[in-house]
Amino acid sequence: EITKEQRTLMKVIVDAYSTHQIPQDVAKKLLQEQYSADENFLLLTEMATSQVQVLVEFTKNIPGFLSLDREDQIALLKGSAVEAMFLRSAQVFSRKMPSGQTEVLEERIRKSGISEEFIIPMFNFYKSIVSLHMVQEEQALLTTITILTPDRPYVKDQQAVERIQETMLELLRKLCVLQRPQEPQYFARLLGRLTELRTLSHYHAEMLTSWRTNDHKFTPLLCEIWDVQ
Ligand SMILES: O=C(O)c1ccc2nc(N3C[C@H]4CCC[C@@H](C3)[C@@H]4OCc3c(-c4c(Cl)cccc4Cl)noc3C3CC3)sc2c1
Repeated sequence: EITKEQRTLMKVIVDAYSTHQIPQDVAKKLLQEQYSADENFLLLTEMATSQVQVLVEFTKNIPGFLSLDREDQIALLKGSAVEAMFLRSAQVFSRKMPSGQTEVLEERIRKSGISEEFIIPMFNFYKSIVSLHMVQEEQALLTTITILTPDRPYVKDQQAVERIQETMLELLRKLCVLQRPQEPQYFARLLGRLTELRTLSHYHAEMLTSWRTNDHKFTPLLCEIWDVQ
């Protein structure tokens, strides 16, 4: 059964998740700006930068995160940013935007200088997330669990991270059992997505390198979070 404090924890996380979103004027640009590989890259850069800011604000609201060692907080954010952004943007593909933003976003990603070998696993992942039909509680918790992965590079006190992550895993497990009594494997399937995210994270590092060799510029925030330039 879900305890009272688990319900409170759930509410804090879901409220933070729904509060911190990409500003609509940024998201709307998807539909407005010109189409060219360079324009698409610039727009994706702007959106990724905005998404990182949203991610940092969300992370600060995860109960217990701010009590971690400061350097570990940075290490967790840097290590999970790409994965959290994949999860977050997967929701865009899940909710079939009325204004066709989904198709436009897909088109701009496909035409932004990313090589086909990364595009295929990327959109397979998006499809696999959409097919899970996650509710917002599951999306918010799965993103939280990804951020609180103890074995990111340079994390010193992995135990402290593990303790918070375990609380979130237990809550997500209970939620899955309650939401989908007829699908006992659903919780395991959600966690399986996190494994796929790690693979995408490696592909992403190569995407960055290939963009850089084609002299693409990133914003200071993206350079900092992804250790580029
Ligand atoms: O809430 C909405 O309405 C909404 C609409 C569109 C939208 N697009 C979003 N994106 C677009 C892009 C794809 C998903 C993650 C990033 C944010 C953004 O990342 C682009 C990106 C990525 C990236 C890609 Cl292409 C796919 C998945 C994850 C990442 Cl980080 N890597 O580098 C870059 C920049 C070019 C430097 S969030 C969002 C919210």
